Amino acid sequence: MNVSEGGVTIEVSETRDGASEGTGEGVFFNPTQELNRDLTVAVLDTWAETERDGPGTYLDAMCASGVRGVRAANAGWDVTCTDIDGDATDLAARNLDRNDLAGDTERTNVNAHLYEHHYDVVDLDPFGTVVPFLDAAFNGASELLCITATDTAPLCGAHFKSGVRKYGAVPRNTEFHPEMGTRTLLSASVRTAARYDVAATPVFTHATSHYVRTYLALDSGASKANDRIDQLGYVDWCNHCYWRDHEYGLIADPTDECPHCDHATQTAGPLWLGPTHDQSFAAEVRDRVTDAMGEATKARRLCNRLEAERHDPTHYDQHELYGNWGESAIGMADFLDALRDAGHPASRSHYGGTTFKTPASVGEIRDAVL
Ligand SMILES: C[S@@+](CC[C@H](N)C(=O)[O-])C[C@H]1O[C@@H](n2cnc3c(N)ncnc32)[C@H](O)[C@@H]1O
Ligand SMILES: [Zn+2]
Repeated sequence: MNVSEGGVTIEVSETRDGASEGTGEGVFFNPTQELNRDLTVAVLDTWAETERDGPGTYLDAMCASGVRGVRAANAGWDVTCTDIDGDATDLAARNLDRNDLAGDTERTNVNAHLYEHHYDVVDLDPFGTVVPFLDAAFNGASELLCITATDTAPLCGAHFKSGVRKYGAVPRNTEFHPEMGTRTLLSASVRTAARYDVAATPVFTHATSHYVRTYLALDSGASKANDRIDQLGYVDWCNHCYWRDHEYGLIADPTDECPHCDHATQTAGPLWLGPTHDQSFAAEVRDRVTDAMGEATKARRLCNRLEAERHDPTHYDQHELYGNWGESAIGMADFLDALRDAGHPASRSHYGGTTFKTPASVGEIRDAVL
């Protein structure tokens, strides 16, 4: 069957959603990732215009149907599509041809490929964890590394032991789980990059439905890599009252007892505690979302949210807090006004419709809004 999105038409053998990835016979194609792909093109356009003099080389490392590579080629990038599955690279080649676009395709294990080839931008989109591909990717990518991670259960601590094994960190299953997953992924990525004296800086990141998508700007240099390591640390969290605090450093110094309600706390980390996105970059991305994109409305809304989102290392969910207090939630606008009127900076966050960020403690929030 043929699928059209973002100005290209591609042949796909079947459509599968994220939950069924890794299963089935044909080459994988997930129509629900269109938002992810629309934003990829907008990020690539932004990168080409603000960080370099036009498009460069782009590796669609796990190309499957080649849809990402085809869309990147359509945006002017010099594209290579690789996949370990020859049916996938054959399909990607046909899909480039059918859109009259140039591009290389190669059946290969991308881990081997990335030690012998370099690209300005590398895009990783594996089934399951991205960890087995990170070392090679930081060797083969020179400017930007794009990662889609769909293994959200290990990342956010719902599959605790798997998360510990894969990410070399302790993720906790909190009520801000999409951000826990995001910061666990970023922690492992930043630490892997630093091993090669590469500083990885997230410029655009979103946790959407069942995946985390991040774009890491890459800089060479030991001291810059040290600066990124300095942005790792730990989050202490109380599952009774949702109090939380964070501390920078690789040596944990946990607060055992919640200062707000005296219950035992849990500690997660090392997590990335720095910004997960650059607000002005998010605005540039929004301005490059085009009406030809099928998910333009959602993409622009997400960028607007990111442009305004504060960088506190964790978010709260207003409904979770009110539920915990045994009170009825109020409208988000009124809620944020009450918080700001009490002197606490606050923003919405992209993690959910009732989520917000503030440096205020859970006690200060309660005093401000009840
Ligand atoms: C989730 S799919 C990619 C989807 C595609 N990027 C898209 O946007 O539709 C994962 C792909 O990774 C490929 N793959 C798995 N291990 C690989 C490896 N070591 N090297 C290259 N490709 C690999 C699989 O064959 C599969 O086609
Ligand atoms: Zn507590």
